[in-house]
Amino acid sequence: MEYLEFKISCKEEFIEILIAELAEVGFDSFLEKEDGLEAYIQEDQFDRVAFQEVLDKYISMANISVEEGRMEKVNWNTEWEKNYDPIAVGEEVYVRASFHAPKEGVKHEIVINPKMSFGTGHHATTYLMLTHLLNLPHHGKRVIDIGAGTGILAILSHKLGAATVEAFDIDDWCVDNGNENFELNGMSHVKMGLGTVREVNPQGQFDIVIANINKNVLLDEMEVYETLVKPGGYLLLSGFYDHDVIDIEASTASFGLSKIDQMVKDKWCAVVFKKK
Ligand SMILES: C[S@@+](CC[C@H](N)C(=O)[O-])C[C@H]1O[C@@H](n2cnc3c(N)ncnc32)[C@H](O)[C@@H]1O
Repeated sequence: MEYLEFKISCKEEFIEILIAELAEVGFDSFLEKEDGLEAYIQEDQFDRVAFQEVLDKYISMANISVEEGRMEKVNWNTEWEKNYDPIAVGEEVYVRASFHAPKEGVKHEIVINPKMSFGTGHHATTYLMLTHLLNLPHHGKRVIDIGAGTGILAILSHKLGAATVEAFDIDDWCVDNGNENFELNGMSHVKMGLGTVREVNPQGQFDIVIANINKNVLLDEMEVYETLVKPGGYLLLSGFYDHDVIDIEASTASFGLSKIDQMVKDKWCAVVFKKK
């Protein structure tokens, strides 16, 4: 799989919004830098017009300049070692890579070697979803993670005592990486699947349904998520801004899902719904 690499210099306050908008047009990995970001996309997913439209929206206000390259074979561990620090989520969760030293006394240590996949806890949406998961009853429950990325959310559910965890993603790079991370976290019995929720067609209903993707995908797939949640179960959604929560909530209204919790970080939002 060939990747294109874009080194984008911009004003610091535009980094988050550029990441969000580039993710919408297919970019799947980002490294934040002091003077901008690096963004990566599989060559066969790249739509130059859509990319340029995103840049054009911000080019003058954000003072953007772009350098384009193609990925050579990269040692991702070395790259991530340079760019990825361990992160604590509250008092109980500590996310680190296998090249970091373990931390004593942490209740839930998660080992993630992210490579090209999204999901280390550094992005606000992942952080918020991890925090919501900590507040939900897991023991003996059935959990599904849609758009699992590195598998980080599925891994926390497993560590919190879920009886079964299923996970899938549309990106085959994430699937490989997720499976690697499942092994690192004692979950080699779980295999990440490839595809959208309609393609994977999960069987039965779940106590906890997780989807941290983006607003458009969530709105499109909401009718499927709803059928996957057991009565009395939970639907956790993120990947949208706090000003979009109104649209997300409206799309769930006819399904007997009520919002019971909402958290915001860096303008990103994560919501928990409960099914009647
Ligand atoms: C924002 S990342 C979240 C990753 C991880 N769950 C986390 O919370 O950090 C979204 C992930 O969803 C995947 N994705 C995008 N559209 C999808 C779809 N329709 N179905 C399944 N996965 C999708 C992307 O490949 C990406 O890995």
